[in-house]
Amino acid sequence: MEFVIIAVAIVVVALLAVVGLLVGRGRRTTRLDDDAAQSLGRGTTLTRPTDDAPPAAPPLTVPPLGTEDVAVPPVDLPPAQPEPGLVFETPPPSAGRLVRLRSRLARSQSSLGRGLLTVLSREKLTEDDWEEIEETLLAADVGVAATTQIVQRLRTQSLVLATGDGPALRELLVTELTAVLGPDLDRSLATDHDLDRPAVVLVVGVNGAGKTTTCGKIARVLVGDGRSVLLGAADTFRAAAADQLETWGERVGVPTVRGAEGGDPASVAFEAVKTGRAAGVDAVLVDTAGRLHTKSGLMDELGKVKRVVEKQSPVDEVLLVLDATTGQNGVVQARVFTEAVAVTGVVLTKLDGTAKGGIVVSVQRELGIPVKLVGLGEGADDLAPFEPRAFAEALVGPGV
Ligand SMILES: Nc1nc2c(ncn2[C@@H]2O[C@H](COP(=O)(O)OP(=O)(O)OP(=O)(O)O)[C@@H](O)[C@H]2O)c(=O)[nH]1
Repeated sequence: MEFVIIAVAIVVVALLAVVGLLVGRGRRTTRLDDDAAQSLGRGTTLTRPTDDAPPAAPPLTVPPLGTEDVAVPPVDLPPAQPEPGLVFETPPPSAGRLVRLRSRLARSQSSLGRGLLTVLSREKLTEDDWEEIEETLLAADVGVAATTQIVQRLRTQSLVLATGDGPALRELLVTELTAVLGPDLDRSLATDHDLDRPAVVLVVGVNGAGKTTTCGKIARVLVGDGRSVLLGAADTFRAAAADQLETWGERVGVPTVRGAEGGDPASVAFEAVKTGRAAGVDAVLVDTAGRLHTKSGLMDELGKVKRVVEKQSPVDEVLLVLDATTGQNGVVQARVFTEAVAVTGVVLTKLDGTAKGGIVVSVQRELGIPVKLVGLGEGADDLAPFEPRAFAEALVGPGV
């Protein structure tokens, strides 16, 4: 009997132990959830996967740099996939774009052209009139040296013109503005030439200048001109920037190489150029993160991106994107960027949003770098090659 009682007691103790263990486990799980809930406020992500949660997408990463390995096996690059139900767009070719966008430019700059023509057509120009002309040019950010040149030449030439001759005065003004816009500068893009490898373009500038948009627009211009393109999203600071670039590419069937958020931008740029070479595309456009020209560490990083890419291929073009609405500060930015990387051309964006179209003159004069493209709106095809004469025509407008 005693034996039976001891056996029953052992079974009861064992059962209690098992129940205790199970209850304890359940509590730990609950505490984990509580911790997770609390930790959300502290920015930690401690979540329990549920059966119905979609599997996490594998991170898109670019493998570590293998800069010594520059042999490029050929790859067959699949075009970017458009969103379901969408077909690739066929952008218009670049030729004649500035003429098509002229009305937009003329609208934003009308005060400059109209102001100058109104004064010039006065019966007899006094010193005050010439001062007014000077002020109008300076207010449009043409810069002191170019303003002086324009005014001097206008003074000499207007003497031989009969005042009131509107069309002749207009022509005179267009000619003088064209002269200060550097009509002889080489504004061709590296992507215009046929190379036996992809033309490599690096797009740089401060935050929000319009780099990603410009990359997307250039890709469209090239596709419209029948060229094959690959995009490199070396802006690894902002995942949204890479998404934005990829979307631009998807619309016209251009693939994008991107890296993990916070990854090494030089590595992504290198990989993009390597992939582009292997696929035999005509151009690789590399978008970089916006950086303040005052942060030397970020400027050094830009130099590194270029040097690393150069282990794979020469960089044919470094385009500095400047927001025209920032006025003379754009010139200051540009100077610092040119010290970090050899800038070969300027893209002046948002000219549709400022009356200071003369900034084109200041940028070119002070930096000796040609403005190659101008952004005239947020629309996909609102980017045009810069043509001095067409630009001057738009600045002056149709005449008074
Ligand atoms: N009106 C106008 N807006 C423009 C033009 N170019 C770009 N933008 C706008 O400027 C804003 C910034 O453009 P992004 O391309 O994102 O600039 P970003 O330099 O890549 O920015 P970060 O990556 O943050 O440095 C967007 O809203 C664009 O639509 C232009 O020519 N005209």
